[in-house]
Amino acid sequence: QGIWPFPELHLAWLQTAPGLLLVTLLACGTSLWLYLSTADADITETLVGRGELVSPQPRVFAVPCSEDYDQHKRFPGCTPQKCGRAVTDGLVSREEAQALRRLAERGLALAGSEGGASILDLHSGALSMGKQFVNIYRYFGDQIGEVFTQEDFRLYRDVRRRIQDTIAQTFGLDVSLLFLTKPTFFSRINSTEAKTQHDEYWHPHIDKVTYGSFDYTSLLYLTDYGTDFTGGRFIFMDKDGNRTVEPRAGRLSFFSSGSENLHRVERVAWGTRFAITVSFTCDPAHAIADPSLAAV
Ligand SMILES: O=C(O)CCC(=O)C(=O)O
Ligand SMILES: [Fe+2]
Repeated sequence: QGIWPFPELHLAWLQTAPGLLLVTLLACGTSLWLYLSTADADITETLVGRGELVSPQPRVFAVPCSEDYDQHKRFPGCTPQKCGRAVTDGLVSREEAQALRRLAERGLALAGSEGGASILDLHSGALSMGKQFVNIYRYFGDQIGEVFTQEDFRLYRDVRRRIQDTIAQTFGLDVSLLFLTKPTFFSRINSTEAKTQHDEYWHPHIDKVTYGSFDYTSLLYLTDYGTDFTGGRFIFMDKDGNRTVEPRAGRLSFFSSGSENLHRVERVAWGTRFAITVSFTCDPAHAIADPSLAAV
């Protein structure tokens, strides 16, 4: 008498040849299903893999511009005329990425989404909390000065300036005509089931359509694909197939924000993925300021 509740069922048949075959098939089928349900099988090309180091110059992939920019006011010297994507590992060090990740961890520890995707926006103060958002500057008041240091904000501002310079250089823009815009935010993604639409980060989208003011999007990764998390690759969805960028701490990926760069994030299967979306506009009416602790 064990815990098996059906004494009349004997498992001896499993040790026969057809039984072993069936068990093997079931095991293979389960593994295949697990693999297919967590990984995207439709990757046609990896633009930059996790083990590569692209430095000092960005690796640039040109893409013809979409017509999206025609539907908006044009700003000569800034509005994309050359479109494309680029990746560099030479702009932000692993140590800086680590410091930014710690900053995000401390901020997100104050609350966080119930589902798998949380954001922290130091500009507006928006922080995921349960199924909603709070304003950290209002909600936590002076205590915020105990969570973030002046040094955190200095690093954040410095990194965003370097990103802006690199985008201007790569796309041949006048850097003074390019402005930081909203939303610019930290994201933390894990494999927890989505509880609201805000947690559904994996949908294909066009940043210029989703966010309106974006002309150039940049993504600074703060953790490593493959060791800190699995899944979570960035995927450009081109007509002739998918092209991916594998996140790596300190890796900057940037691209023109129109429909020439339709993209999505593969679902995170395991672990935690940290990134910052840093967005830029050519329209000074949509410019936002750097965050600072002095404003608290
Ligand atoms: O985190 C990423 O790799 C992409 C995020 C994204 O697509 C966005 O913030 O619009
Ligand atoms: Fe996006």
